[in-house]
Amino acid sequence: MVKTYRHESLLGFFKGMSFPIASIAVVNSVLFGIYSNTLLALTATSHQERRAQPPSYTHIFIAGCTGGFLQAYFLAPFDLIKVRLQNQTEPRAKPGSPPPRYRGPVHCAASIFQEEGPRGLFRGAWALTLRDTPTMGIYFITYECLCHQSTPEGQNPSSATVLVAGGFAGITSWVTATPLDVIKSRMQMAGLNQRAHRGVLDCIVSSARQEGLGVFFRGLTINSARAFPVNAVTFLSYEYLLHLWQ
Ligand SMILES: CN(C)C(=N)NCCC[C@H](N)C(=O)O
Repeated sequence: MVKTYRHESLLGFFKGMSFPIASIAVVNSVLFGIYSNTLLALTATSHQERRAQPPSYTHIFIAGCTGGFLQAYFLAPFDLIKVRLQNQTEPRAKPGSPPPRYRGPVHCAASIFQEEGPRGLFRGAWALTLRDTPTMGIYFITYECLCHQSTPEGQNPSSATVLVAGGFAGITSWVTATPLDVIKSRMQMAGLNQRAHRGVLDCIVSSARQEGLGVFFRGLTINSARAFPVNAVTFLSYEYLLHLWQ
């Protein structure tokens, strides 16, 4: 934090923020929409009926994985642009200094498209899919399990329960996702560094060889600290909106 502040001032902490904000509504509606509809197809019970007839954890896991798998393709280009902008760590432009490589998210998207082709926008998408498919299953299982344990039979969970269960679901999924998150970010940066990885496995092996196993847990603390409030609010909004519209 100190380094970022010294190098790039307060603005450095908000780098690459506009694209995630633009994408988060789309990505979360794809995720929660697919999760809910897969569960409906598997159990033939609506969201309201699920309190009285809770689905099995296997069904919750399958529905979560399906949501994670499909949302990864919506997320991939937005996530790539965020990673590229966040890794652009030149100090703030001073008069006479060369301009940064990417002037903003739209310029970044256009440059990747021109320099790396349309497929370049999906760089790292495979690693992202591998990261999100199982961890979204874990995400929804943790949430449903914690809600189930702290709510009397047949009742809706309280707001406090939803916040705590959502927060812990976020932490659990990020703890399990961080190793592949590291690999995904490296693959997304590879197009820029001219450092080609032959694939996900090659990136895993070369990262472990060069930097040791600790490399797979980089960013774990900050990911987990971020995950609690973000996912507490995500699940509270989800439950509240479903309640409002049903
Ligand atoms: C890769 N992982 C761990 C997840 N996608 N986990 C679920 C949380 C997703 C949420 N939008 C967030 O950004 O925390």
